[in-house]
Amino acid sequence: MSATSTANEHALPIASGRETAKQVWRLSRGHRLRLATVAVLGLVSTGINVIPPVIIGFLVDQVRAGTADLGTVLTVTALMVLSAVLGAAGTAVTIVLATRIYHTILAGLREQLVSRAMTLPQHLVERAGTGDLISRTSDDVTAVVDAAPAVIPAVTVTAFTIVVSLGGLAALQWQYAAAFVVVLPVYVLVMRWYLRIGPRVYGAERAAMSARAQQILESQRGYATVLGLGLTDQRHHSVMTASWGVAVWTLRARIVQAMLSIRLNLGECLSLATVLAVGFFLIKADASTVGGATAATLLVLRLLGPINELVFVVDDLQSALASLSRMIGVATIAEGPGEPTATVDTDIAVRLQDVAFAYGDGPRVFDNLTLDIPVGQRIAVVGASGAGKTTLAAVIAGIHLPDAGTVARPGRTTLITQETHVFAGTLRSNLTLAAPDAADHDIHAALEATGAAGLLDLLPDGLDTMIGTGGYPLTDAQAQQLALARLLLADPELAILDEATAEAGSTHAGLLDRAAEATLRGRTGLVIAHRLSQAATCDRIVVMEHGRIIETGTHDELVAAGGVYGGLWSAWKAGRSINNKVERTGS
Ligand SMILES: Nc1ncnc2c1ncn2[C@@H]1O[C@H](COP(=O)(O)OP(=O)(O)OP(=O)(O)O)[C@@H](O)[C@H]1O
Repeated sequence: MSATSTANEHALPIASGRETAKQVWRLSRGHRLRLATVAVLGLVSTGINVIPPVIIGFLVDQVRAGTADLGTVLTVTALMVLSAVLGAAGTAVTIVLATRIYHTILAGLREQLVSRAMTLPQHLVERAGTGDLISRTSDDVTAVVDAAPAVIPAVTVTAFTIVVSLGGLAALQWQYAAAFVVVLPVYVLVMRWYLRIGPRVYGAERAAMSARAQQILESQRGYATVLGLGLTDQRHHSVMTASWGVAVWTLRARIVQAMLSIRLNLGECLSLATVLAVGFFLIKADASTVGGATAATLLVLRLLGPINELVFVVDDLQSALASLSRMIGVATIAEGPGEPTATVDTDIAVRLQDVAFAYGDGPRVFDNLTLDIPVGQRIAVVGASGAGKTTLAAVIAGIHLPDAGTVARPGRTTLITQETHVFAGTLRSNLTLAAPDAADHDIHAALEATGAAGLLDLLPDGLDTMIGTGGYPLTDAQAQQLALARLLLADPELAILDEATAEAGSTHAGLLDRAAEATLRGRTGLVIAHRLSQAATCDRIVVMEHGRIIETGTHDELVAAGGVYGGLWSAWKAGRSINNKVERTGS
């Protein structure tokens, strides 16, 4: 996808004008017949709107010739009323239909945007700043939706009015049409000036909004750190600077708008003066009647309204287009070369071949890492802190893309980490997030399997109890059980548990281990094991050290080999017996 760069070199891509037009055209598939209908209806309606100026001109000539009687006036009046009613009704229907098509196309784009945003590799989002993505899925969508009421009528009415009015002027006398065509370049120059300045200013305004969103988000997320380190003033200053950036660019945008008004007034004066002058000379040369000149002037006046309106909403249009290209930029991010592919070998669930990965410009966490996980096997990854276990899990899950090598994994892969989020909503909605069609008995079974069935007795409204922010508070262990039950309902082919049960206190450890065990049953599993007791139950254990796989085998094989795992196991057993003794003494 062609994309233009922005101030932040890592910002998510922005679609070029061509790419935006191509995508919109693609999204309009299925609506093209309706678009053609709108075009025909629009032309007919604006065509009807040309009638009043022409018949006023006719009336002027009749009055001047002294042939106008009451009948003429009544006929002209009736015709004007009829054409006004029909023209207005037709224009209204055109605008409604155009708006509906616009919103349908927009809904398609929004869907595409959200689904791509949800599957974007985390490294892309992190490098660009989460604020960038949030701003595109919120501010930009709002800008595009809010532009509809002003932009759609202006664009549709102006386009049709220019075509039809120029035809009407030419029908009266070609010189009238020529007079207006001569002035049109003034508008073209105004537009060009505006298009040169507008996108830059609006793009900068949006970028400033993204930066502000990022600053606010970081201040909120890191609130505890900010307080702990006494950084309140510094964060406040950062948010203020970012907000000031928005204010400055918003002000610049309004100044550009004011300068636009001045240029438009000039264009209006020129248009009217030119058509009146042409009318004057045509009448003098007996080439036009006063009625003809009146009709031409009224037609030009009628044209000026929509043109001014269009130029005035060009800023909304620009703003919407800037947002649209940012939305399309995200929606059409192609799957990167390093993104995981589906495994082709039916016996192998996960295949890592010569995989290398580094965080940004940092040192490689691993290099040339190769690993196969057969279908249905449960693998435990163990190793000292910093060995690269979490990174490996994230690379297999597709959250981080490898810098080299390939990753193949099943299409339905789920990763659960220690940080499980409880969404604000009912317990049911939290559980069925990844399995919207799950019936209540499936939900009960999942809760039962993960040892969380008792939770239902505690909750006042059972599955309909509100949990998450502002709702019934869940303990960390309950949140973790919920995440495991959610995974069971999602029923993935590959489940990755990254120390998903690590933080549980000793009372909950066994419970969560059993929940994890139930979750992994009957599917391929990868467990980043914190407790070696969990690793011991897996089919195979992979021991990592400094990003390398140094040992692999079953628990018994590795213990018998007396290598690194053997040592870890002895230390773990000794630590556990000491802990048990301490607990017994304490109790
Ligand atoms: N977001 C990050 N940015 C930069 N470096 C990172 C990031 N996360 C991890 N690392 C580094 O990558 C290396 C591997 O870390 P990783 O978390 O994968 O190890 P781990 O074996 O899971 O450790 P732990 O058991 O402590 O979670 C470490 O050197 C770590 O400092």
